[in-house]
Amino acid sequence: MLNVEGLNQYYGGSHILRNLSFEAKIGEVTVILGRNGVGKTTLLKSLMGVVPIKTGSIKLDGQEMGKERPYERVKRGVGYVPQGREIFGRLTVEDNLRMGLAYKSGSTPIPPETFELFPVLKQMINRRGGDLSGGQQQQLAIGRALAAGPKLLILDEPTEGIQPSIIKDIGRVIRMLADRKTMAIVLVEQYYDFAEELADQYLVMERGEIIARGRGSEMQANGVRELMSI
Ligand SMILES: Nc1ncnc2c1ncn2[C@@H]1O[C@H](COP(=O)(O)OP(=O)(O)OP(=O)(O)O)[C@@H](O)[C@H]1O
Repeated sequence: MLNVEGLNQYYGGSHILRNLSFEAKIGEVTVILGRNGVGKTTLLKSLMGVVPIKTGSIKLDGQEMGKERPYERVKRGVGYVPQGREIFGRLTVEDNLRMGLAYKSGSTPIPPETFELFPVLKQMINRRGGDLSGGQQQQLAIGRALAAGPKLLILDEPTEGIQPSIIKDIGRVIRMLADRKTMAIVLVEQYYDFAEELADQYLVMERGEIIARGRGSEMQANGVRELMSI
């Protein structure tokens, strides 16, 4: 579904992503782990087209999208939940969700399922995004990314700064979305237990390279937790 081949990315003279290759399959959660500054966010931004790639290929359903602009990738079916959520604090919850539908016709409704997945968004529909708690904002950011019905959902550290009960809710939603087998999910995460619970496949990054990979069920046996704490 998502095929990344030989991806290289630079900030000025710094070589940030080094020849990355991996596949993310439909119905699976692909977890990307690694310590601060190894290039995880840069990888997701490259997948989304927020930063241009230098060389390499990014294919969705066999079609190259590595040179496309972010909005074109959204149209193709990529949903993005950025680090820090980036919701619009002055807009209402409803308008934030509508942002996820921006490229569709004005009459396209917010999918009712959004409120089944995240009932709190229904309760808060007329509140401003900035009035929501961190966890509620994260749910809003995921709802916004899901609004257009993506085939690939990319999440950048959705547990960051969020209380445990909401982390559980978010984990349940991610698992449920993967199990429907309609989308591939790529999740960057530093919270090891959350990552291990959700991973069908894992990749560990170190200084812009993938240094370990395998099936989620093998993470413990392969010492991934220890790898993260070295
Ligand atoms: N806009 C930028 N310009 C120059 N260097 C950058 C820029 N953004 C990130 N970097 C550098 O690129 C490297 C990778 O950063 P990146 O944010 O992708 O790492 P990360 O693994 O996501 O870390 P974190 O978990 O802290 O978000 C770091 O050395 C960082 O300092």
